[in-house]
Amino acid sequence: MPQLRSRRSGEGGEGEGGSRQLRSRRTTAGQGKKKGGAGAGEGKNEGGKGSPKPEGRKEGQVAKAKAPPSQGGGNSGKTPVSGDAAKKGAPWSGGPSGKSTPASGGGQKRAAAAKRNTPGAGGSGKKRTYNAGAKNKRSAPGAAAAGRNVNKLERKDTESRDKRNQQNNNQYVNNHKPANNHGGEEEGSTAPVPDKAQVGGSPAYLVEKKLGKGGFGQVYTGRRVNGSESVIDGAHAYKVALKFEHRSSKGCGYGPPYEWSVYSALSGCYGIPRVSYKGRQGDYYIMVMDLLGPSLWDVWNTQNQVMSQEMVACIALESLVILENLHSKGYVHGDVKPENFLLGPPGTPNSNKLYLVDLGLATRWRDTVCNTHIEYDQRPDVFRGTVRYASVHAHLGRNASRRDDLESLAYTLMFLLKGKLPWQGYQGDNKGFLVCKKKMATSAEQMCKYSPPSFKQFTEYVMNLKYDEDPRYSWMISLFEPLCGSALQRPIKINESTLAKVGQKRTRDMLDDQEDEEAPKKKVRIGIPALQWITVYNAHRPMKQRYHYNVTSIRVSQHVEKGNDDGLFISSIACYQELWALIMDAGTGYTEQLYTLSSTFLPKDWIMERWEEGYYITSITGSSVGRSFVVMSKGTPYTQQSYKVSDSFPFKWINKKWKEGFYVTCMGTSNTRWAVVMSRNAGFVDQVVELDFQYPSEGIHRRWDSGFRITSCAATPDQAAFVLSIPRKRPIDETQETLRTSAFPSAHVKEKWGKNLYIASVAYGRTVS
Ligand SMILES: Nc1ncnc2c1ncn2[C@@H]1O[C@H](COP(=O)(O)OP(=O)(O)OP(=O)(O)O)[C@@H](O)[C@H]1O
Repeated sequence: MPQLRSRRSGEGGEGEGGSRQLRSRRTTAGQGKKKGGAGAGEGKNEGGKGSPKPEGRKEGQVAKAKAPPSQGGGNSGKTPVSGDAAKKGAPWSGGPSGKSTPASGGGQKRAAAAKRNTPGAGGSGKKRTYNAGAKNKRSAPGAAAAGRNVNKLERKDTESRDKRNQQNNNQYVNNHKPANNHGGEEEGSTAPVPDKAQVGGSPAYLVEKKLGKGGFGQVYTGRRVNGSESVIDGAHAYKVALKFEHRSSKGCGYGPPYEWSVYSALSGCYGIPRVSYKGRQGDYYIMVMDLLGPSLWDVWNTQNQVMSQEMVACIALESLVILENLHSKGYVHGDVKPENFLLGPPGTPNSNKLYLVDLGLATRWRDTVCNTHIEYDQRPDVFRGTVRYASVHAHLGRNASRRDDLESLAYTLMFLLKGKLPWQGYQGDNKGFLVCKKKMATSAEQMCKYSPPSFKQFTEYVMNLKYDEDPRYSWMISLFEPLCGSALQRPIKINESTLAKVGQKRTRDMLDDQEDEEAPKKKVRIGIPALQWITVYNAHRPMKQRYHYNVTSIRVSQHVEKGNDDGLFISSIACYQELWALIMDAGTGYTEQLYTLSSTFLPKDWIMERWEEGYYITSITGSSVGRSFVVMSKGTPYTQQSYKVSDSFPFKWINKKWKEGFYVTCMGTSNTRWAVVMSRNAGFVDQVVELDFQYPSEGIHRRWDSGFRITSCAATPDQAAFVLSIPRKRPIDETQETLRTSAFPSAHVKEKWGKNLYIASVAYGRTVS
């Protein structure tokens, strides 16, 4: 899926006249064979016009990029860092434990530019829309202030550990009930509803039987005080449904319920019940709507939790017609599930007609003013919908689009057909995460086993829909039509005229489909999780860069010392099977660097001491058994730093720190734990996060299109996270590529060097579901 974007400047070259490229490639072949007895590998690029030197070749030639001069052993005050760790009795491996392993050149001090660059409060970072109003105050407190804050921030980190479970819980707000406007309705539900209702010029209704209660309100039958029993629907209906919402409920915080505006916008929409009147009476907002019958969940339940294939196929077909109509009005429903599909009232001609209710979570996918698709965004801490039926994108906090309703419909249909979904039964704080993980690990094939092929085709299609892709409703409908039985005996009423129209369109769509078959879409969920190396490459003028992988803890110092002596600093690190990978290069701008290998994730005391000395964390990684490798440097532009270790991706914390002017500057993982480092004066003006249970290809491409570039990445065995930023000062050549490989991509790196693309980030973890 290579992608080429607008051309701007010389690919890999300095100056003008070339290309700005963004590419994302994935290779799974076993490239990059491990070398050497210990399986360690390395590679070097000496910066000579980007032409890589073969491995093992002597270095030192054509070193174009200037590295800070080395002063071997110049400063005895900067003691070997890993020695500190060893002193504290933190032997990170069986090897060098207790031995004072010299870190980064054994306390070498780089003479160049000892003063840290603290540019202060420059560039008011405009935040993402959802941070709107939170202006980034950059206080540029300098080293002393940073030191003071260190303690505070470190204490916070300790506290946050205690709150870990709570945080996990918070990540998925409101597991069972829609999250946005729901909750806090107790006052609404405890206050008695009136005996009689009359609003907005409606006739008077006697409030009778309670039909249901949701997160928003309560629904009752209303019977006209005066009127004819023969009128079954519309403004003069004898019996109606009355939806009461207490004025103090969250949904009514600013006046009438949000849902009212959606009902108004969708007035007359096929399959949406008609609202005849609405208004406020006393403490209640009351909506008078067509009275409907049981929900599909009620039907499934009363039929011994079984539903025939014919019935489910009819439901599929009719739901698709309803959703197509609703989507054509610019809305997505946002909470498609069996409980929200209602049949008409029993004993009436509409008793087997399907309706879709509960528009409280409906949002626009199409902008009202410019008629364009709402912009893509992801906020991993926002969840809207119902855990069991929510799409994976909804779990991950992506803006709702049409594909989400369709994915929820696929889950609804399989639930009705099979009586159970593979992710039922999870409990606890982590429920949302576990359900989403299971959804990602379940292919359409696994989910629809033993069902007619149409269900699998439909499910696979909706799972693969892109954020703004136009769904092919007619093609989907055509999948189910043959399973619906003869027109006269269909268990669900199907609007024949809609079907006829769909039939015409379908012919066109099916032709499109034939064309598509020639180039089948890659399945996003194959049900076989895989972990890979993720490498991110940036264009850079020719410079020295080296990589070392499969490095044991004992060997780290050897590589680091050698690199330091040659003017290189560690720019990124990763861990694979308890062996380290490190990238060293001449392009970091650091003036001094220390590192530690620790038995904890992360070594708080060591970090705090280094903070006091004016170092900032520049790279972190952890091993699956909880060890860590932390690199701290001088010469960064940072003025203040904070980090958080968390059992789940700490997006809430990131969001909070964004508002305080911090940006993510590096991330690392240790098994399923995350560590995120955020710094003030990071040189970014905006930042976003892409988090997924696989490589978030679509999200990254969309962010690239909006001018963001990956600036940090990390992955656990479950999830991969990418932080993308807009730099305050844009580089001339913005080329960025990512690569995913099953082995360390040594051969690829050399190819990239040949194009003046250098590793900017490296991680190992989940990329495939
Ligand atoms: N027009 C109607 N006719 C008959 N019953 C209805 C009607 N509308 C809603 N109901 C019943 O009332 C229940 C609650 O309605 P609804 O889902 O609209 O409320 P809500 O507070 O928005 O719920 P949720 O918490 O799911 O958002 C429904 O599950 C359904 O059983």
